[in-house]
Amino acid sequence: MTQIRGLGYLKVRTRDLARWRELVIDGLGFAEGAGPDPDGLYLRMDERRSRLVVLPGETDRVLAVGWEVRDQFALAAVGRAVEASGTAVKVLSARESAERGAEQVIAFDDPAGTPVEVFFGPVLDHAPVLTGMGQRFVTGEQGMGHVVIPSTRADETVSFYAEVLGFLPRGAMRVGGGKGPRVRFMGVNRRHHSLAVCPAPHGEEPGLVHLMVEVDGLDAVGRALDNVNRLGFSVSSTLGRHTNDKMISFYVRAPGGWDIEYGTGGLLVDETHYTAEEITADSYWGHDWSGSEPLAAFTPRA
Ligand SMILES: Cc1ccc(O)c(O)c1CC[C@@H]1C(=O)CC[C@]2(C)C(=O)CC[C@@H]12
Ligand SMILES: [Fe+2]
Repeated sequence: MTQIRGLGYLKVRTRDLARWRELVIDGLGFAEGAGPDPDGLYLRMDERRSRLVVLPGETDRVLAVGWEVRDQFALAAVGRAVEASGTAVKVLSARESAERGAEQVIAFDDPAGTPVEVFFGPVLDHAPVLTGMGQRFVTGEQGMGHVVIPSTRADETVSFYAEVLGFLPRGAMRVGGGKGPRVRFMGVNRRHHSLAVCPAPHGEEPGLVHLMVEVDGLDAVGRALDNVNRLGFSVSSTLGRHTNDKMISFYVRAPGGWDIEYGTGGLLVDETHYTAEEITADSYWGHDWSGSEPLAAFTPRA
């Protein structure tokens, strides 16, 4: 049994905070919150102080993928498991943890080089969450959404999440027209996947393939799609319906070279019956990727 309850937060750095703000607030209807860095962008989806943090800087990179555990005892157990696997764990100070809106945070890198944080005791903000389209983000017991991470060592990365952190395999799909390596989906709650590991050819600065957030209706997805088109963002994939988690979503390119997937209607997995299946198409319909700009994680730097 995993100690991890869900994806808790994501923190990124960008060279173009203004464009990020347009994307997530004007386009996708996140609610603006506040946090310790007066220049930072703190995005609310629910009663948490913030779920998505975007900080200004000289490079575009992922600063932390934050996973939530139940309490201090679960956090200690995760820390021991990661240490026992031979991965160095940093216990953040009370000040650093408070900056992240948690009572206690530990940090380490996964085998893909992703900066991972595990935390308990998220700080709440009880002010109403005024989203841009009046939509509700689907979080709660399903966590904030899912992330897909690129890895030059995909098998090792999957083993780490499964055997050290206790993530459950939730199926796979072969890329490259069904002949290439497998993207592997993994879950920690009833959301079909909270994490996927995508084989990548190059080891670049910590990046993502995408972050997925879910909303409570198709109208919000359609309105967000209208918004990002009107604002001139590159739509990496058209609207479509996935075969594994049954979600209807589109993908939009964020500054930094990876996507935000925005969807609705995700499947709720029942673990008493679930077995990990291999899908042979990413979607029943739609999800035309032909207009997608290359992902930063798949593009070697000059
Ligand atoms: C196949 C699939 C099921 C559920 C998801 O939430 C989901 O994001 C995907 C797509 C995974 C994957 C990706 O994100 C990067 C680009 C990929 C490799 C493709 O070109 C097809 C499948 C895509
Ligand atoms: Fe996804």
